[in-house]
Amino acid sequence: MSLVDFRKEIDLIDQELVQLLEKRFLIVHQIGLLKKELGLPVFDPKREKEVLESKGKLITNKEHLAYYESIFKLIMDISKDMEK
Ligand SMILES: C=C(O[C@@H]1C=C(C(=O)O)C=C[C@H]1O)C(=O)O
Repeated sequence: MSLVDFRKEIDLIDQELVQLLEKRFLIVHQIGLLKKELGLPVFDPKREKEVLESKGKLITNKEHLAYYESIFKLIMDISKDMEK
């Protein structure tokens, strides 16, 4: 495959990522409103640990685990910001 072909594939994957992130952030916003209503804190360390562990199990190439963890930590940090 050529560089152009590979980049076309990446563009399609990125498009899906954006759509999925938009979906996630919409739900995060709802969670933020609910937490405000219930007087719950934005940060839930137990849940974040569960998110990281469950996603860790899905990763086929365990050598990439640290990269996924960084990505999910960043997504969760941004999510917490969006909840505020
Ligand atoms: C979205 C939530 O709020 C925060 C963000 C999380 C996330 O992005 O997955 C998880 C836990 C919380 O720290 C939640 O509590 O589910």
